[in-house]
Amino acid sequence: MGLVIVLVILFATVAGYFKWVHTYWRRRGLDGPTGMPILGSFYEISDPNKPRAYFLHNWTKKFGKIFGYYEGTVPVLVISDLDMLQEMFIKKFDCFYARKPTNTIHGNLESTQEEPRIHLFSSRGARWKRLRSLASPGFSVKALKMVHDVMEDSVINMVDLMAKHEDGNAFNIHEYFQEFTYDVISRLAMGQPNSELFNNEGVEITKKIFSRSHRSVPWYLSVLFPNYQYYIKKLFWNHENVKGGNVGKMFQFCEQSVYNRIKEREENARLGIENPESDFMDMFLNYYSDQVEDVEFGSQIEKKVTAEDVIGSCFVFLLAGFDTTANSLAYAAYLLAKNPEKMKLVQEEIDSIVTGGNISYDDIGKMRYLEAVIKEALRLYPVGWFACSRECVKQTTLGEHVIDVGVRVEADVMSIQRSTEIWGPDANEFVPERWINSSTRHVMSWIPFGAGPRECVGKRLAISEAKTALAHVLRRYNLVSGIETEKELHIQGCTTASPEAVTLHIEPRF
Ligand code: HEM
Repeated sequence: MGLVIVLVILFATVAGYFKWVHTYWRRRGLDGPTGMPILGSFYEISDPNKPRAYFLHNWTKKFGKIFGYYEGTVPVLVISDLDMLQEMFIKKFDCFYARKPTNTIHGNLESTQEEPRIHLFSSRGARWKRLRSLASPGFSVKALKMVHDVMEDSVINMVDLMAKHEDGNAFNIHEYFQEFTYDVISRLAMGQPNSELFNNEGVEITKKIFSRSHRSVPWYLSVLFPNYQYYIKKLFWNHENVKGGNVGKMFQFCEQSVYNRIKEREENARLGIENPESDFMDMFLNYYSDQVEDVEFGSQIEKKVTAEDVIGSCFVFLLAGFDTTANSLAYAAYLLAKNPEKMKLVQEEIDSIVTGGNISYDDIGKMRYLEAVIKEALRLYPVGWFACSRECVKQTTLGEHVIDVGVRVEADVMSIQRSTEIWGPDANEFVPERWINSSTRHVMSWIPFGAGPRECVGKRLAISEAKTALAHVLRRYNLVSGIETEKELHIQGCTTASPEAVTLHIEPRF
């Protein structure tokens, strides 16, 4: 009897605690979805078949431009008020320099010692600042001009391989874009020497990382006990839904490439040969050091990287650069096939600029309408919305709301980018023209690459890569929608928003 009473009291205390945790937003005068007991809305938003962006969008319609929900025990604030977002991403960056850890289970994201491979995307504080300052030059115009030939070589191979669909049968063009972006980023970040389109087992492994489900024990534990994530990750590291498939193999490949490159560079230095700077690995290894110690955010940073830093960074470039860009290309291709009159305008622009067989970096820069198409595709289908988030690291305010340390904040990118208030009555339509001679808009009204000092470091590379790919495809083919083409795209994924397939026909232009 005594034991039963103890158990009842224990259960009531635990249940009472979780219930109290879920009153956090109400106590601050904010509305939002109630969710399930204990898990809050985590189960709902971790549906691998429906990106969280769509839940946020629906909740915004119901609760307005600012509301809160619970990811397990963690209170999450969702904002689509542009001024408040500007405050968070830009003006008060010192209070929000950390990104909300949505797609990873990690422990101490600030410490170099405990988790030596925490990369640019997940790192915080001084470590983030150091890695960012080392990575940024790799995405300058000068650097992009340098890698243009590699990128174009992969595009040309992709378009040549597409030729087998000239028979008129419909095919999933998204697969081609995935092969292409994987090829480019493997050549730029992983030390892959040549183009390996449709010959690279890494594509399937990486796709699994993006399609893994978050509905499993380690993820539930990590949202219920966020302070113990480091141990949860250690305990469940081999769990399919934590690692995301055969990721160990990819790390091994990356590790090997980095250590081989270090050896090569040391040998060059010994022989007095200048080391080349041909890819991201070289760019980082110019600052190679055995040991680096990050102290605190705001302190002097040392321009140094360890081998573990380089492995982490190259790997994250692979992840960040592969799926996002392939998805954006797939959405743009879909929209163009559905709007042949807009496709014709892109083709006229390409034909008026390109004279020879190749398309140079400068040619790409002149294609303003094509750029408008890509921006418009990213407006209607923001693929990396999950990353447009922050965690509060110093108590502050946003608008009139006090934000406590540890509160996570997400921008509702979908609601902003499809808002008729911002974009007008045709907000849900594909209108690239709105980008040509566009009137000035609020700086937060288009944020597919995030905003502020932590904005996507690969933005320029992504846009130039997407333009180069579409310019080559559209110079040679019309993209045609047929009966097999999806009426509505089925968009899925717990991290990026990925179309299940984009089924089109190609028709040779000449
Ligand atoms: C269309 C393609 C892409 C989209 C839509 C996209 C989107 C994003 C978004 C929304 C963020 C978060 C920004 C923020 O928090 O303010 C981000 C961060 C990041 N992206 Fe991209 N991205 C794309 C391509 C790339 C490419 C090609 C690379 C690298 C090769 C890359 C590397 C990164 C990295 C390293 C970060 C973390 C930056 C930091 O925390 O300092 N991305 N991206």
